[in-house]
Amino acid sequence: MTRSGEFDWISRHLAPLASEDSFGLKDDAALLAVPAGARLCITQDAILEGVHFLRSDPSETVARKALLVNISDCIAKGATPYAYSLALGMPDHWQDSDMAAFAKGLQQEQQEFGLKLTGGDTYRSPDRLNVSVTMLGLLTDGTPYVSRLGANSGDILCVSGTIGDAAIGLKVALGEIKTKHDGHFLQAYQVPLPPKGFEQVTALASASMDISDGLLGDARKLAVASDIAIDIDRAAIPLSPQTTLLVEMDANHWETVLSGGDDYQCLFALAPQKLAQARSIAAKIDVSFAEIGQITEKSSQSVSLTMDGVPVSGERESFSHF
Ligand SMILES: Nc1ncnc2c1ncn2[C@@H]1O[C@H](COP(=O)(O)OP(=O)(O)OP(=O)(O)O)[C@@H](O)[C@H]1O
Ligand SMILES: Cc1ncc(C[n+]2csc(CCOP(=O)(O)O)c2C)c(N)n1
Ligand SMILES: [Mg+2]
Repeated sequence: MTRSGEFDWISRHLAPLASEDSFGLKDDAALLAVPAGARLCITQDAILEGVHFLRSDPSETVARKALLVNISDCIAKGATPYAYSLALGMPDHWQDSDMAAFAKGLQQEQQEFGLKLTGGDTYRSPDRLNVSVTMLGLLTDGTPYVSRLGANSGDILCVSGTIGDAAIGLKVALGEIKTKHDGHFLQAYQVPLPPKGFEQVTALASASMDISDGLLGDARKLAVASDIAIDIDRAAIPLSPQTTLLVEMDANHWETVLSGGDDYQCLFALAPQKLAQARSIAAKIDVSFAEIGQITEKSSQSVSLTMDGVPVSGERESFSHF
């Protein structure tokens, strides 16, 4: 296998993915037009080999994951993923086939979410692949931006999709556990699928965020940011059939499910009077969400996060880099 240079990589693999606003990636920057009255939501998440994905993960799924972890942020904020720029630290061990597979992964999610590539940067990262994406989400005229700061007492805590599959998938990938559904879990880890179109639902929320570090830890972040108390009903947490089977066999897996992270689903607070509308939109776009907890005013007695009425201990409730 041969290895082409940086400019060949850009012109062969990236230029076909770029929009007309990017001058075929032959210029220094891009000029992005936005519909009149629209606002842009800007988010950035980077993924690094050995930290967010494994060297054994295919280049194609790494590219998809780099986009998906940013797409989930846009969706959680009520914004429609629109365009992105890509900073890629390319490792010395990459071959042409890796470049082609990576570009194919980008193309797949671009097509799925109607995204355009505006440009980026490519540099040498001798030992390991490093991918950073800055994503712009479009908030059309009148669409609110939904922060994590606005949850109110009386809101219902909700979560989209299912929780825990990706964190179990990491354990499978590391050979720490063996399950009957290894393929399902590995897929959830390598290609976490945020709820497509769900920005129409999160736009109704009083607060919203994506779950990257783990359900409990991220619920606490939401509680702290909104200065409210959250009680989670563990039995209401939506699990896939595969995860349900696993925790039934061994309840120790709950810890991974609740605090392992990598879910990239939306965690949001909904006023009860918005529930029917949210349910109707979710049904139309065929995305599920579950009501998993109550939000109450914080008092001097209450702590910010409980599960089934019991305070959640701060340690091991979420992934932490440091
Ligand atoms: N290096 C940085 N420079 C500027 N702002 C940063 C930097 N790192 C994080 N932030 C900002 O801090 C806030 C929290 O970011 P953080 O990455 O901790 O959370 P997150 O993106 O919600 O979670 P995750 O990264 O797990 O998806 C965001 O507003 C982010 O833009
Ligand atoms: C090899 C490997 N080890 C551990 C993990 C778990 N992990 C890493 S970062 C992160 C939170 C989101 O990242 P960030 O906060 O940087 O956006 C999680 C849950 C993984 N995905 N791959
Ligand atoms: Mg981040």
